[in-house]
Amino acid sequence: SGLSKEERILDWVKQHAVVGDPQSVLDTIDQYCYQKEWAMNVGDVKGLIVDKVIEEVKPKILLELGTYCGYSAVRMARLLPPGGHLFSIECNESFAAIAQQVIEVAGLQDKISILKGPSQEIIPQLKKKYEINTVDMVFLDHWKSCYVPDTKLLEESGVLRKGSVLLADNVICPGAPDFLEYVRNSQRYECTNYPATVEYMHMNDALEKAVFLG
Ligand SMILES: O=C(NCCCOCn1ccc2cnccc21)c1cc(-c2ccc(F)cc2)cc(O)c1O
Ligand SMILES: [Mg+2]
Repeated sequence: SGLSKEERILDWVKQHAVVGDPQSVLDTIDQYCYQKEWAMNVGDVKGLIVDKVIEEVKPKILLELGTYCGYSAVRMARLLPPGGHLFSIECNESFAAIAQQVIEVAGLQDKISILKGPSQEIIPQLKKKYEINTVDMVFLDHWKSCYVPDTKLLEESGVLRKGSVLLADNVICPGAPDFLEYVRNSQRYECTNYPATVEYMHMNDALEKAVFLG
């Protein structure tokens, strides 16, 4: 009974963030998760690494696997160039509904589309149903066991182009060892590891960047 943790986060954002100010939405969620309840947003420490990769890649078409409360969607979309768009896939209906509202507080609803459903179903639809040709960058942050099958699906669906950048959260904790093995042993990816910490904690984690070579 009562509100879910995600609903409590949304209420905190509605009460404390500045409408139309994405940075204040990020700061408000980080403050809540440091002071009140842990939640699996990419967070401020790994978020700075995500910011740097976005500023380097300057993606126009971004795909995110795992929306959750919309923190990383706001984080990335706030840095998109004019005309840039983020498509974020979320299988959990209540998370998607909360994320939509967080994104609206940030004022980024025109730059972000939440696609509801399992990635395995949606990825094959990206070209025809969502009129996506290829994506410039993919942020992987959903079930860690899905990183490898979905990377293969992205390759097979023709959604990746030479230079498309995969950026994967949590490759250390909870861990995605098969993903690290897959991209690091493949001739088709150029990999970089970014050591960091688990959001709002002192445990080790890392992001892995894997550039598709075509
Ligand atoms: O579990 C995590 N994320 C995944 C959410 C479900 O995603 C499911 N999901 C979302 C779209 C989607 C589309 N298709 C299929 C599944 C799909 C996750 C977990 C931790 C974590 C770290 C330490 C702990 F002690 C405990 C947990 C940290 C993170 O940063 C995470 O991202
Ligand atoms: Mg994560």
